[in-house]
Amino acid sequence: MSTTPLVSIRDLSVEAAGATGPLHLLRGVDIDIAPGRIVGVVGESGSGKSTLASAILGLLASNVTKVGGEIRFQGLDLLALTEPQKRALRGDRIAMIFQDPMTVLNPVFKIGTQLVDVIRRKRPGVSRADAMAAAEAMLQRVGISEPARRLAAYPHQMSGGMRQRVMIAMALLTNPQLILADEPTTALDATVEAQIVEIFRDLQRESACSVLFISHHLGLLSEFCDDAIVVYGGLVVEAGPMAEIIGNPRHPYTAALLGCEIDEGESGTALKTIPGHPPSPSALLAGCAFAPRCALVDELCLRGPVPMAEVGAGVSVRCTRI
Ligand SMILES: Nc1ncnc2c1ncn2[C@@H]1O[C@H](COP(=O)(O)OP(=O)(O)OP(=O)(O)O)[C@@H](O)[C@H]1O
Repeated sequence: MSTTPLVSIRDLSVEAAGATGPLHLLRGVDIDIAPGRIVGVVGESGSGKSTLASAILGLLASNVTKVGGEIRFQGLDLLALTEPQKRALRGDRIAMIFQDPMTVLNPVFKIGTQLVDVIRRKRPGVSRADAMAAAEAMLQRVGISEPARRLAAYPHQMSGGMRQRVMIAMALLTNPQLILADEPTTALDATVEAQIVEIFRDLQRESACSVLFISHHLGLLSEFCDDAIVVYGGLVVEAGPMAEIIGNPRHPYTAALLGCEIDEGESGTALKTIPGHPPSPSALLAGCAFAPRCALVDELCLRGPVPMAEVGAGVSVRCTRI
């Protein structure tokens, strides 16, 4: 596939000031997001997933001291934008969905009022009646029953799952080219999570916009993502079409993540974890970041940084055994 990427990230590194020295939050990340593709970013807690989303949104924390490399969005150099330019991009061409809907919803306004505001920001000339009709149709689309009645409700009158859908409706109403979704189903029970996944499945079928969906749960992502990006210790360690990543994981870390999923399915208990811990962002990596936890480690893994290598079928892997 040779379409021009919607987002092209090259050698992105993010460093923050820590109590005892620099923290390497991202260490030379390369990612392409093609138009209309749903891309799952997976990795354990602390691997750098949210930092990646924040870098794209231009919302990095104030203690970030260095950002290197390049993030291009439709050819636009995102790291060179001014604050007002970044604000204009967010909520217009780039939408965000978070774990907690109340970061986006205003508790003192009715849902209908908030959705109409979003629509009018995008289409200033639209009448209130038309905007209300569009808001109702969008609530219907994200699976909210009795959408006309819900327009008159306040956020606190809705369940957590319903508020999450309203936030997704808000994102979709801006008609964005990219949606960044950071663990939007983590706080929800399995049934509601499955319903939210269904909305993303519809988006995948429509290919209306690209989505970068962050999760620590590879099995969940495999249900609706076209592509997968596996991050570990601030590095991308494997990337490619989801079917390939799930069907034939080449990196031992990807295989370990997948092993956790299989165990979960068999035992029906909470997600199994990989023994050991990811590297601290303060660590300087001498060799492969996963080496201390890898059952297949050998002397070559510790010799120096391991580059990404293309292995065919659209897959790239950062492993000495490839
Ligand atoms: N501004 C910051 N200052 C210091 N450390 C940070 C900062 N932002 C992130 N970190 C640390 O960098 C690492 C990566 O954080 P990040 O939130 O990107 O990971 P994540 O993969 O999204 O984790 P989670 O799944 O828990 O949200 C973590 O160890 C985190 O504690």
